[in-house]
Amino acid sequence: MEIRHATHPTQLPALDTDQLRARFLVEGLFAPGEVRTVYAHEDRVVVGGAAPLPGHPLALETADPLRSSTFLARRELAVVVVRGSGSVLVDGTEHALGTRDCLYVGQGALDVRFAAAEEGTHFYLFSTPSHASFPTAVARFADVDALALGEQATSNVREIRKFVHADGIRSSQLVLGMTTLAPGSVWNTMPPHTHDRRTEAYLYFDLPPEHRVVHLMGEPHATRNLVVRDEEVVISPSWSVHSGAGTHAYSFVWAMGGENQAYDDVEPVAVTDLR
Ligand SMILES: O=C(O)C(=O)C[C@H](O)C(=O)CO
Ligand SMILES: [Zn+2]
Repeated sequence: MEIRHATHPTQLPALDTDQLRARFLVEGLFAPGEVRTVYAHEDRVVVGGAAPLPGHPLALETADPLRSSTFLARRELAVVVVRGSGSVLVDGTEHALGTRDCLYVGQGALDVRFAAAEEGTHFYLFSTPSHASFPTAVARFADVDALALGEQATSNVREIRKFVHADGIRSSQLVLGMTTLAPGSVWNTMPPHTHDRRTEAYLYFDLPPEHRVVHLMGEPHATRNLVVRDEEVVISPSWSVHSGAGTHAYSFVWAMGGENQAYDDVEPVAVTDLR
């Protein structure tokens, strides 16, 4: 488990490109036959990737930084299949998942295993601290209502689906959903926002290998950018905008942890105030 320490916004101007990427961009999460995790001190969120080989399930092991006998002793978890299909076994119960389906696993589950039904299956993991146990539940991409947002004139036609939230799968603090850009649209989250009470992580996926997303981060008056590849994560502290433009359409899993679960508790930023 890799550790990322928290960053004060006044530190940002002094960071060069490599230092900025080392703090906020997570690369190489999906390695065949491995579970990889990164612990960010911002709201203590953990992002991870599990890439089991067919016939060789992988267990979610605890890690020394958690100081707990199981990964979920004091945490909750959401799993999204971003490539392929497979199943997640939670204390012996199998949950079959297709591409873009989501499984929520509540605090206290003892044994979590990821099994691939096909070559190249990738499970994205997002976990937050939890102080109450909620039932394990599945949200299927096809069954979740899509909220249509954006316009062709501003190149941001997209659909937002909320999987784990106050009116969907219940959790202690974790909130998670997925946004899918229409072909020809490139911008997400523009106009942007910050949310002082939550940290957010974006996992970009379904981006062809020869394309990139230019992700804007930083305080609204002093933005920086990260050039992001397919299946990489950007961690956004509460003070940071999080918005991107791709050289191609893409999808992303957005996930948050923090003080509240109110999706619309945001500080909107006018495009004209960005610098
Ligand atoms: O495209 C968008 O706009 C988003 O998906 C925004 C995210 O849902 C978000 O940032 C939630 O805080
Ligand atoms: Zn946000």
